[in-house]
Amino acid sequence: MLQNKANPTINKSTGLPRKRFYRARAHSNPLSDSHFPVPLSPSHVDYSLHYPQLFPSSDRSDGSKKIEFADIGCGFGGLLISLSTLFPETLMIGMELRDKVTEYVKERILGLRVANPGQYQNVSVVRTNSMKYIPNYFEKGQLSKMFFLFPDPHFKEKNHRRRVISPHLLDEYAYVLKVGGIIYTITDVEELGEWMKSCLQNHLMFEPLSETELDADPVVKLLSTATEEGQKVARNGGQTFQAVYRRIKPASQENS
Ligand SMILES: C[S@@+](CC[C@H](N)C(=O)[O-])C[C@H]1O[C@@H](n2cnc3c(N)ncnc32)[C@H](O)[C@@H]1O
Repeated sequence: MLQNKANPTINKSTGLPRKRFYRARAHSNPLSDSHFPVPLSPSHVDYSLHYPQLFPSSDRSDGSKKIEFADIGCGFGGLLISLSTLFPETLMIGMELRDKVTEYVKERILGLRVANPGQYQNVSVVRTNSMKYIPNYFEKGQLSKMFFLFPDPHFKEKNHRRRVISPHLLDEYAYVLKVGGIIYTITDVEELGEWMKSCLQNHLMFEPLSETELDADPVVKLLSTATEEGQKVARNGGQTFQAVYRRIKPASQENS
């Protein structure tokens, strides 16, 4: 375990996992998996049983407080780590398809908790296919923030259906986001940036944040550099394209 000095996967001085032991294929096909157990739908979940597993050291692990932030395709977890201390009272979860990468994030969070008692209690990660199971994890209107940072681009047109932002998936995200909740997206692939922006722009339940709102939001400042992918893009001097949209109640539903 983390404290075991003989464990070569853990950096002895920092207590954090060494990334080279958690390498995984760069891309997975999110449409071809058949090996995930189907999570229970929220209406059947006993939060008092599940939350202690996700947030074992949190004083809110009894399920009385629900997860509010979801980082979709969280990769090695850099954003979650930054958000965890920026929003210490908010429960947040990373959803990641690749098993070794998920294990890395679990070990990373655990190592940080051990090194900084009292911190990082509010963050967790699950291995899952978010494209299939988002509505099984969250209730209607549960989330206040969803993150899609540097998602896999799936360049070929025939593979666009593997993208984590699409008109159909936005219906699901609109369902689990509360009115006023925010979707943050960023990529270094211009065509994907345009795709995500146009999906959001054309969806009835989302509107863009104004420049003033973007400037005032501390989370926006994290988007380009908090994650491992973002840091790689920044090191290489790459350009980034972001789209940040708010979940709204469409005018047609104003009175309902
Ligand atoms: C290019 S990486 C970016 C990771 C991280 N957001 C970052 O900025 O460093 C995209 C990540 O999304 C994950 N992913 C792709 N499709 C997914 C899905 N359907 N459900 C969960 N994770 C997924 C991949 O395994 C990969 O770790």
